[in-house]
This record gives sequence, C-alpha cells and structure tokens, in this order.
Amino acid sequence: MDKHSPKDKFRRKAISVAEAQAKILPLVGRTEAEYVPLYEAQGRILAEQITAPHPYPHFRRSGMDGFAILSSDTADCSADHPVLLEVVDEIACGALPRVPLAPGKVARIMTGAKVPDEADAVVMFEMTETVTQHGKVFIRLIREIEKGKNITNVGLELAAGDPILAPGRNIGPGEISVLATFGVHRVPVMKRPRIAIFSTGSELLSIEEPLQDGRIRNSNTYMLASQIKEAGGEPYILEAIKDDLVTAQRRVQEAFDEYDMLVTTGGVSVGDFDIMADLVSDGDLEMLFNKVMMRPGSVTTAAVMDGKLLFALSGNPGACFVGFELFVRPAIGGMLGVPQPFLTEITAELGRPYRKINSFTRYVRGRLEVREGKLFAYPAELDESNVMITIKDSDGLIVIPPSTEGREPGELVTVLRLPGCLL
Ligand SMILES: Nc1nc2c(c(=O)[nH]1)N[C@H]1C(S)=C(S)[C@@H](COP(=O)(O)OP(=O)(O)OC[C@H]3O[C@@H](n4cnc5c(N)ncnc54)[C@H](O)[C@@H]3O)O[C@H]1N2
Ligand code: MOO
Ligand SMILES: [Mg+2]
Repeated sequence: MDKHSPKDKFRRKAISVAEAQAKILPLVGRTEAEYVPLYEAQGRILAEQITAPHPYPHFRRSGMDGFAILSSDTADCSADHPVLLEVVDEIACGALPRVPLAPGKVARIMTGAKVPDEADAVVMFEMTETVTQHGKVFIRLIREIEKGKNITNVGLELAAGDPILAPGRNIGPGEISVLATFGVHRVPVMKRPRIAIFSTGSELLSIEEPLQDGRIRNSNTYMLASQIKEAGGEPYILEAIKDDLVTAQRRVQEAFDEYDMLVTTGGVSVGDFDIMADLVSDGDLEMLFNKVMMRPGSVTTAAVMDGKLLFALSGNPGACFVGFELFVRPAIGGMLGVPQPFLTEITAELGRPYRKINSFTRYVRGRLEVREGKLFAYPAELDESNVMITIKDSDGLIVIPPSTEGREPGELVTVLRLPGCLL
C-alpha cells in the first residue's frame, strides 16, 4: 500500500469520553466464578452473595474477665450494704458452664466464654473482692450491677440469614475476617480476565538490553501489566507486533482465540508505521472508535471481535496510561462484576494555576494534598502525552474541560482518583 495515500486513519470522528465508555460497557462479558482458599482471596472480587449461615455471635459471650452474676443479687448493694456471692463455677473460654446458677451464686468467667443461661450480667474482677469463708469462695460487691452489663447477646452483629457481602465486592482484610468467621474457607471469586499485551514499534528495546541511540526501552508493556493486575486482570506479555499488517492481523487473531481481552500500545496514530490504526478497521474487527475528545490519549482506539474487546492505546506513555484508566480499567471491572468500575470522581481546589488551553477535555495527572481540612489538586509540571516521569507521582487525573482561558488556583475541579492514591 502507498504509505502516503489517505487512509481511514486520517478520517477519524472524535467522540466524547462518555460516549466511548458507553460503547464499551455493553460489550463487556462476565468472567466465570472459581473457588480459591481464603488465604488467596485478598484482592479478588467476590462472585456470589454471602449470607450469614448462623447468628454472630452464636452464644451469649462475656466481654470481660470477671464473674457471671444475677443482677438482681446486687439490687440495693452499696458500700454500706455490700453483698457476698458464692463462686460455684469457673468458665474458661471455649468451655461451657457446668453449674446452673441460682440466686446468690456466681461463676468465674473469662472474656469470650459462654455466659451461663441464668446469668444476666458480668462484673469485672477489678470491681470485686474475693473473700474465703468456711472453705467457700465468695466475691464481695459494693455496687449495683445493671442487667446486661458486659454481655454480648446472640446475633448482636448479625442474625442468621442476614446478607453480609454482595457479589462484586473487593476482598480485603475486613471481608477476610467475616468469611473466616463464617467458615467460608473456599471463597467464590471471579476468574481474573486473561489479558494479552502487545507492544508495537521497531524502536523498542527489551528492558534487559543496553541502551542504543534512537531507541528506548519498552516501558509501556510493564506499566500496562501492572495496571491490569491492579484492575484485577491477569496480564500476558506477548512478543511485540512488528510493522507488517498481515502478520499483525494473524497475531491479533491468535491472541483473540487464547485471551479474554487484548491491549496494544503504540502505532495507533497517523504515522507511516502506525499499524494498529489500519488493523482495527480491517478484517473481522469491528472498530468502536478511533478518536476520543480527550488529551492525552486522543488516538485511543477500541474494536471488538466475537464479543472480545481490543484496546489500541497510544504509544506515548502518558496517553497509554490515561487510555487504560478511562477505558480498559472499567472494562476489566465490568468483566469482574464490580458495581462501579470507573475511577471515583472527587472534587478538589486547584492548588496552582493550569494555563494550557485546549479544545478537548484534558486529564491532567496530579497530586492531591489535604491542607487545613481542604483537598487541593496540583497538576504535574510536566503532563504532556509523551512524558513518563510524572505518572508515578499522580494521585489522580484532574479533569480540565475545554477552555480558552486557563484555570486559576482556588477553582473547583473534578479529579478522578487513581487506585494507588492514599488519600
Ligand atoms: N501527524 C500527527 N502526528 C501525531 C498525531 C496526529 O494526530 N497527527 N497524534 C499524536 C498523538 S496525540 C499521539 S498520543 C501519538 C500517538 O502515537 P502512536 O500511538 O502512534 O504511538 P507510536 O507512534 O508507536 O509511538 C509514540 C511515542 O511513544 C513511544 N512508545 C511507543 N511504544 C512504547 C512503549 N511500549 N514503551 C515506551 N514508549 C513507547 C514511541 O517511541 C514514541 O516516542 O502520535 C502523535 N502524532
Ligand atoms: O493521543 Mo495524544 O495522547 O492526545 O497526545
Ligand atoms: Mg505513531
């Protein structure tokens, strides 16, 4: 083909980010469920509703080390009118009461042990004095103890049948605690989508190779693999696609047979060797969009084949990163059944001026900072599409709508919070 002839890649219709996202989501299929041991469930997405199989706690539990008593025994008890109660049982944690309590009798009990049915309060050791009389052990109380004191009732946290965790929930320490409590030792989680990564471009060196003039190391592949993992997918780094369209088509077809989704980086603009642009408008692929009204990442392209998505992201590192966050991450989240797969929107005050003017919405990487209870967003000094270095310092993408003037400090901006943000 004549390299300089006008091709489809020059005739692109830009659509908005929201339109592009809306084209993708209906095409996202769900992955299946699989069972993993509880200790491997962290960071996975729950596949099924978890319901409490029993109340929690399932027995009346002492909240203190002390004595299980009948509160009525302490009515009118005071320093002037102390009461002596006989200790007739000792209940360790995990053991059961052996002696039924009657008025005037108490059981020594440990934190977490089952409270005898007859008792309705636990008094902590520190509020008692032990007295021995005629070979019997008593406690002396000088204070009234209210009914229910230091007892956790059955089902205080959850009743049997209560819904606990909904499908789509990310499993972290709190969820692990609940699952362990209810004996869910094999956890139903969504299978991680298997996602193939292709880089393109003859300038790319492997990360093991020494530097050469005019060439750069392939950083996007590793960045994408990391983003895929963070989003809940399983990345597969495939051998780079070279400039030959026919070979590239075959490689893409093979990858579609094997993987759930394809992500490529580079070769998506209008350059002579920008092969992805031709590839997505060819053969069995249905192109969804090849231009988005955004910066960086305006050339972000998506296509579908047999219900599987291909994202052709820009080769420029900043654009590749943003393209992933706005389109690939939600697609992976959708496959996992995450209820809200998009980056969370928050509002912050612009911390310094942003003077660039633009006809497309800009997604500017930036830092977030809390000062005197207010959230500030600082756009990175270097935020061009081809800049790599500030990606690592970004808490979010500051959304700057098209404007002919810049933005001033103090103006409110929407920020899409990145997952690594600690604020
Ligand atoms: N005449 C025009 N030129 C360009 C346009 C345009 O509209 N008209 N768009 C510009 C925009 S915007 C972007 S973004 C880039 C997109 O470029 P490509 O997606 O085609 O990417 P490449 O040409 O392959 O590479 C661009 C740049 O990125 C580096 N790169 C590529 N792959 C990697 C990788 N795996 N790791 C690290 N860096 C990578 C590559 O070396 C180039 O420097 O096009 C503009 N041009
Ligand atoms: O597609 Mo480019 O990243 O807009 O600069
Ligand atoms: Mg190019």
